[in-house]
Amino acid sequence: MTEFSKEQVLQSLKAITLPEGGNLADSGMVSDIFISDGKVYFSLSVPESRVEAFEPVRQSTQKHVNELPGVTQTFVTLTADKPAASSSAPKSKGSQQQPKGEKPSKPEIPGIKSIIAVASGKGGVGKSTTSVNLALGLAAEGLKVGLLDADIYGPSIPRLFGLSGRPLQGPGRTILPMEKYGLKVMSIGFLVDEGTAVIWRGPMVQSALMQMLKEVAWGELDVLVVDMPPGTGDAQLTMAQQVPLAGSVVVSTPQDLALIDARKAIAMFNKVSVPVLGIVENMSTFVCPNCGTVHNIFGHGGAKDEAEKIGVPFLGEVSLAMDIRETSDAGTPVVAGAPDGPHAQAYKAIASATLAGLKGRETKGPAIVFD
Ligand SMILES: Nc1ncnc2c1ncn2[C@@H]1O[C@H](COP(=O)(O)OP(=O)(O)OP(=O)(O)O)[C@@H](O)[C@H]1O
Repeated sequence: MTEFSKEQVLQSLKAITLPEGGNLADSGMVSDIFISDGKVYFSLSVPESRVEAFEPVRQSTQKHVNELPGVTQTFVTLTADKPAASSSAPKSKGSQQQPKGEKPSKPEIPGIKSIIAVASGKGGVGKSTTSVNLALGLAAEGLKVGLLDADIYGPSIPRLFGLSGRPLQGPGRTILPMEKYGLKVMSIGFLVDEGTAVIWRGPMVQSALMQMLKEVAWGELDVLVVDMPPGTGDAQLTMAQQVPLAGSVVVSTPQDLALIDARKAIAMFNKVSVPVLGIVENMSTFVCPNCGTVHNIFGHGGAKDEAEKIGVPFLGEVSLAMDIRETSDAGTPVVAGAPDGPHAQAYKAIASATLAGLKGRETKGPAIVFD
């Protein structure tokens, strides 16, 4: 078990001197320190204008803690102390306007061309299943694809890929992603024991996510698909705001309730000026495995109608099918296990539509968003 305590880690930070004098331990910048399995996670809260100046402090802090006896890995991130949705600007119409051609101020992740978030307004609609099969569909288009499971509260990618164990350490204290079905895969589920993640606090969640983006040796990727936590709360909003997203995909079932939630997810991305590439309707119809009859048990077409109404692209639909569930549960997503079957075709069509949306955005520049 761990032979060092939070207090020891904090005390050791007295050795880190700040640019303006004083030491880090007494600065009040250090968040709660979280220790799991020899790994240490914490963030340093700095004024937004000082983020760049504090990067060397972050690096030396990380190195310093890494050298403490018993520490196997350290994750230190900088968090700019700024509430999720622009606290100073009034939330009036047009307050999130982003001038055409101006890049979002979020730093890009070197080597990763585009990051796409897969989100849902509520849990259990098939967001993770969609993320996995979308990522595989993009890889089938010949792209270099990574998959990041940011569903800190319930990471399911390890199960969906049949992956377990700890990732290996890469050069320069980076973490090597796992690889399966041609994808590079990283999940918080690989780093902490099952059940640990649920006790994480907000800043820790952000730290872990940013570490997984920046300190995993992703290499060159055309697309990184991020499986977001379900819902539209503060954690999701902050993630959508902090990660340099090229676009988002919102998954919904056709039921009214899920569509209301999907609308909330779309509003969330609009708020932080992330383009919504489109909606996926999951469990759109039920195809009876015995007789092949198609049943519209959830009121098929709801998401498509909704997408048209709110002017968001409709990326496609996926049936409720036992083989999608069974293959996922067995660690072989349907696009990998039955790439020529009807469900894989549906996911591949969604991947093509997503890619087309992404390319359209690239050439047009960021959208001007009014919320
Ligand atoms: N099209 C589908 N047909 C049949 N089963 C599906 C389909 N999509 C997802 N499922 C199943 O529904 C369950 C929930 O799916 P999944 O974990 O992808 O949802 P989620 O939205 O990511 O959930 P959570 O928000 O709880 O993480 C899983 O058992 C999955 O296998």
